[in-house]
Amino acid sequence: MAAKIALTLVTGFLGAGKTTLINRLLRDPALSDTAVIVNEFGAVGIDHLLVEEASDGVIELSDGCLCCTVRGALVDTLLGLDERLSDGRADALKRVVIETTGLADPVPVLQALAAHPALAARFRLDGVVTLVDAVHGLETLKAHEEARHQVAVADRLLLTKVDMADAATLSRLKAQLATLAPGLEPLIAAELEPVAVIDCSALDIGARAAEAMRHHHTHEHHHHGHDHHDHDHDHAHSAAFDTILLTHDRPIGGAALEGFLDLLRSQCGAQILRLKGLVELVENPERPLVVQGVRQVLHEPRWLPAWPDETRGVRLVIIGAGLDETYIRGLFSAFVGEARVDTPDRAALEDNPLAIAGFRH
Ligand SMILES: Nc1nc2c(ncn2[C@@H]2O[C@H](COP(=O)(O)OP(=O)(O)OP(=O)(O)O)[C@@H](O)[C@H]2O)c(=O)[nH]1
Repeated sequence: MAAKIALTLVTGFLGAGKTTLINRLLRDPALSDTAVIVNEFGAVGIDHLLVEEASDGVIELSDGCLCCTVRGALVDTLLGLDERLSDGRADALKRVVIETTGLADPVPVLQALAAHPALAARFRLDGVVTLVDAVHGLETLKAHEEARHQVAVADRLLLTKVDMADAATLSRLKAQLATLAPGLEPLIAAELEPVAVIDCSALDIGARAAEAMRHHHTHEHHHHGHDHHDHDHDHAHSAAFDTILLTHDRPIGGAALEGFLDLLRSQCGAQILRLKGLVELVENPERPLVVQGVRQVLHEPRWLPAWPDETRGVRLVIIGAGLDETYIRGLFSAFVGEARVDTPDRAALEDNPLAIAGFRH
């Protein structure tokens, strides 16, 4: 079977520089096997006029915002693309880049992409590239939850308009980004080769996980008692998301992984913005399994050809708002077989996860 087509979501608030980036991608000969789907908002398709070479490989989705009304249209477009590929009516594609509207929350878009079985069979999520305007970014992040979600779920953070921002604003913005997406180093969009922007998901997981853990230790006090519900936009820390890193230094069985992910999704799915990880499975320890999820849905796991570094075992990063860390850590321990005082074992959890008194608090 043909290799799956990689999907990259390009997000960023209004005016962040998405179209500028996409134009650079389209001009790069190294990306001639890439199609771009542009989602325009409103009746007038301004975006597609701005995307140069629009006739080749640019597909428009109009009349609505990708995260609301056009999710179905996106799914249909991707399926249509796949049909044309199967018929031999389109050249073989390696990648699809989807530009969301500035107001789009990427979380429901990722959900829609993951939840469709036919899409999952032909496409794989590469990752989320989020652009942040260095001049207006701070203001935007403070005012709009969608913008904070865009940063929290990013695999790549790209700063635009750095040439227009003063040093103080830039360093305040970087501090805010480090709170929203710990461990994710923001890169300067203008300095990158377009090809470096994509293919971003799997290899960064290890680095991000390690950084998230360091951040967690340094900022541990922030995780106690702050308002997880994120209503108070004036308070800097209220904008933070929870990042939980789960590690295990040995391979785990496929059934244990499945059991853990099933319970995690059913119990905590509403709070999970994104879940990513590399897993060493007992059944195939030579290759890492990449796991990605959003809310209650999992993207189809896939095998990487080789381990990116020396680290083996399990590294899972869970990003969310209002996550119950004690519960999640207890659940993970139960499935990977680490006995912990006062937590039920895996057999009890699988029998009836809800009936265990005192476990879910
Ligand atoms: N100086 C400077 N200007 C930039 C940079 N990136 C983008 N711009 C400018 O910012 C403006 C908005 O850029 P777009 O690429 O249209 O932004 P967008 O995210 O597609 O905007 P929407 O479609 O409204 O969401 C344009 O005038 C760009 O030329 C940058 O790195 N530096």
